[in-house]
Amino acid sequence: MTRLPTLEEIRRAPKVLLHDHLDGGLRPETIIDLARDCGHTLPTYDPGELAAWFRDAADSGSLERYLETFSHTVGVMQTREGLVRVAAECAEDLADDGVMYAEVRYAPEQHTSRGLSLDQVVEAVLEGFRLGSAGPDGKPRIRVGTLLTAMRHQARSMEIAELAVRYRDLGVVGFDIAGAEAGYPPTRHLDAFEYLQRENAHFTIHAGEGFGLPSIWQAIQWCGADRLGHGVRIIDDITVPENGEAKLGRLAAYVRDKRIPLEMCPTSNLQTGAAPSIAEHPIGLLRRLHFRVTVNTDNRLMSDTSLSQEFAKLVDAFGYDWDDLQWFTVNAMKSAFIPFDERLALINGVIKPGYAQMKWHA
Ligand SMILES: O=c1[nH]cnc2c1ncn2[C@@H]1O[C@H](CO)[C@@H](O)[C@H]1O
Ligand SMILES: [Zn+2]
Repeated sequence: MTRLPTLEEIRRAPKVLLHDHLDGGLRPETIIDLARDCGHTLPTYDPGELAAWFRDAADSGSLERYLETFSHTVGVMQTREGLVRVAAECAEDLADDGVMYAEVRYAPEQHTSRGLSLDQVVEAVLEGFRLGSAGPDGKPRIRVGTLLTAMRHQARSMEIAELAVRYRDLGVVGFDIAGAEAGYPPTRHLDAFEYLQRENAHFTIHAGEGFGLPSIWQAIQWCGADRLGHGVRIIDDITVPENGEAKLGRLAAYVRDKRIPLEMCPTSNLQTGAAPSIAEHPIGLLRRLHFRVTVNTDNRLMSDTSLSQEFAKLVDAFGYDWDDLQWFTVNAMKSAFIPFDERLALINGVIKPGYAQMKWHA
């Protein structure tokens, strides 16, 4: 039997990350520095204790309570300097983990409480990603695209969609909606999605995480989402009889037939109660059934994780080998919001040779 990939090896393999929140991935030391600068009160000022506080508070079993922890990250991301620093460190941390292409999202409307305009917020984050992506030789170590998120309980999605279109040639590659799902169906924001479709723009929607199939159905069939954030509850439309073949309902069949990418975030799903354990996470079944599954971090701080660690947990639970990890990575690259020729160049020029090398050494 061949040896399974180790965490150290996974760190060295080229990886693609489509679902990562900027305000869910701050370094604890940075939160403390920024909180001292702006007078924001934290539960503790010790970096180790603060990291543990975020992980434990997010381990709540409910999406709503999980989201409460963001008041301490969003609270310190209200100035240009703070946003530039957080974005630069995000790009550095992802590159250090071997991520070569990432789409990082955040909600501009949450960063204007100290007077920044939406445009100033977007420009600060783009500048941070530019600075943090550069290696010591000045060449980029990672490519970071931005997704602009609108909060689903608010009413600013049209404004944020227009912002995403305005900055689409400057590093913003798409749009998203996030926040508590139950009670806030995506169709509340239909005008924004219809506008984006008319503009030939790309968007993903958090759906099927804190709420079930109706949310996924609306996201795809009413709103026209290109991808699904999480989408784990799609398994409610699949039955697996003992010793029998899995049977897909019409919605699950549609998602698989149309190759709609699922941005799965295993550890985050355990914390919010969307899945009971990694071993029982729907990703195992969905991968077997050849849905277009991708692996993501969601919030590295709250989940105390990295993309390499998410992969390592899946290797541990499902026995995935380098072919599986390459499959997830190619799926993610195929599903990215950058142009087709650029995705193809990264698949053939970076991912395939990178995994061939990992397999050669295994
Ligand atoms: O898994 C999630 N589901 C829904 N909303 C989320 C999740 N993670 C983060 N956010 C929300 O997205 C905002 C912008 O980044 C965050 O402030 C948080 O409220
Ligand atoms: Zn998310």
